[in-house]
Amino acid sequence: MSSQRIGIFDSGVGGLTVLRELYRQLPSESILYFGDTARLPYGNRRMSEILTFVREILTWMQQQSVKMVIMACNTSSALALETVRSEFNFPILGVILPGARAAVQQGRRIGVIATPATAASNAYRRAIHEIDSTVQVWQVGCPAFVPLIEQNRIHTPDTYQVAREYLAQLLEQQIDTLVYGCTHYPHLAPVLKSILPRTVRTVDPAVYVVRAMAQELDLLGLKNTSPPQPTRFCVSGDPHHFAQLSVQWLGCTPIVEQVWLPAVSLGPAKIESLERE
Ligand SMILES: N[C@H](CCC(=O)O)C(=O)O
Repeated sequence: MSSQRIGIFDSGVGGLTVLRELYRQLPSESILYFGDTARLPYGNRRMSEILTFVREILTWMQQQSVKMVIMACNTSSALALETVRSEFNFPILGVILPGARAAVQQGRRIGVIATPATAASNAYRRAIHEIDSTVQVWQVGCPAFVPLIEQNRIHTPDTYQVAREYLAQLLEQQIDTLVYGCTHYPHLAPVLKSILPRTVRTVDPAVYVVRAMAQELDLLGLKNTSPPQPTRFCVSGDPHHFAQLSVQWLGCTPIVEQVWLPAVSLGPAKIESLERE
């Protein structure tokens, strides 16, 4: 039993799709949400930058005494999870493996829409093929989506237009399953579903990472049994913008704090290895 918070983070409002699942599946947990809005989008950045950002966020979350963390960000899960997992003394879950497992259970021709960094990392293809190497996978980087969502331009003709272009590449391959390989994209579900044929099933990894977290909490005896505290929302950028944008998904205006992350000093060996990338 533990009343400590679960930490979840993303570059911006994408993590709210994971938060929604936490509310649904684990309603008695208290949550700390962090959006690195001063530095979004993450999806065009280099691995060394993402690693530094993730280390700063996790160091800050450790200072806030979280009991477990979900990287509610595919880009961080693809580029940084394996490296940072052993650096912290709390369990850290990423979204890619749970998403890949769910996709393999649903289809044999799998399309993944993701940020350019996640698509280029090949993380989904690798994870899917580790489970079943006979499944076919196509990954498409969608650089326009996150800025459109963060600017609250979801239901605009521009968004429909770019969505049609990105999905065309996958529909040509006759996919039967589409993975939302970026936590922002379930916010676009009405747009995407209006373009996809009914036969294509969608996978939202948020559902499955929260399921995995529920099991882990159980296993470690860390479930919260006392009444949960209100979610604490923190961002690195403008708290008002985040609050206004989030209302549509939260159903209420959140209280949002701006916080400053601790600078993480890297040892010489680490700097050297990052420079080699
Ligand atoms: N929502 C994040 C980050 C998107 C971005 O900032 O580019 C992801 O799942 O990849």
